[in-house]
Amino acid sequence: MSHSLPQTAAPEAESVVTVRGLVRNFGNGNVLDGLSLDLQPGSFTALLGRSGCGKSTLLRTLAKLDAAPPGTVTLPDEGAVVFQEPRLVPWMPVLRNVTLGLRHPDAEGRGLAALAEVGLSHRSRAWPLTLSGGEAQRAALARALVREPRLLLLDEPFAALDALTRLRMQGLVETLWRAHAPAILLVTHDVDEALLLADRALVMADGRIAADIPVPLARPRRHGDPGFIALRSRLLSELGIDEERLAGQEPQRGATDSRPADSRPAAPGVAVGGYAMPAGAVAAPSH
Ligand SMILES: Nc1ncnc2c1ncn2[C@@H]1O[C@H](COP(=O)(O)OP(=O)(O)OP(=O)(O)O)[C@@H](O)[C@H]1O
Repeated sequence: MSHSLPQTAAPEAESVVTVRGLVRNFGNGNVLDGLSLDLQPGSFTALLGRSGCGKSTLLRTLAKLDAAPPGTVTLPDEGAVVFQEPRLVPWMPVLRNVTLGLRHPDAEGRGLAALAEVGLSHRSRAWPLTLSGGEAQRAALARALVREPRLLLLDEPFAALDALTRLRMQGLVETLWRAHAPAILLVTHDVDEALLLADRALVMADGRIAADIPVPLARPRRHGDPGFIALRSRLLSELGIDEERLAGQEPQRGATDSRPADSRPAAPGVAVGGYAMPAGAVAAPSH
């Protein structure tokens, strides 16, 4: 593993996000320990790492939900975030949820356009509690989209969805990314998801970016392509996953697991193709 890798990407004038030496401590050691990061406009980056390594802590800072020490983080004004749970206000119809807080003379028109883009026009007047899990996440995506963000943060947005809905949502996010070109930072536990969607995969460890791996694969991407397989091996290795043990335990490719993520076997924080890793496939922590 490349723990000695330098912190990620040299600064570029055009970065939409710049983080320098970010430290975050909750009283029990540094969760973020001098982390540095640059994201370029329109880039699609996946962020992986063991459970508890600080991915969501970083994301919360980039979402301006947690304050950062002065001078450590530069962010665009236009940012949006989608979480694992859709976080819709239950007493407001879908369209109102999408336009909530939007200052625009034609907020409703823009909200309807965003709902159309995610295929949810017919549910604009529905109450959030009547939506399916996938519909609710699409509404959350529309709420993010309507703000035309330069930075879109996705914190495991597909993790609670069944396998088929997850695939559809991944396709939708890729389509929206192509159409609107925000810089996307996707936190995921799923190595295949990272490689299907992102052009760059970051692995967090020890409170920093421990590996910064370009994903120069043509789209649409396929699991079986040699380049995909090679990058998958590299990422698993960076994450400390024993691929040989994994090969004996992973479900057959193409099978679907319709159970929600939280009912699958306990995982140490990494999955492949939507499947949680069996604990035995994970090497002893070396971070
Ligand atoms: N508000 C908080 N107060 C105290 N500790 C916190 C707080 N937020 C996060 N932590 C701790 O910081 C560490 C990193 O948490 P974080 O949620 O960022 O990890 P993660 O990589 O996103 O994990 P997972 O993949 O399991 O979601 C954990 O040990 C967590 O308990």
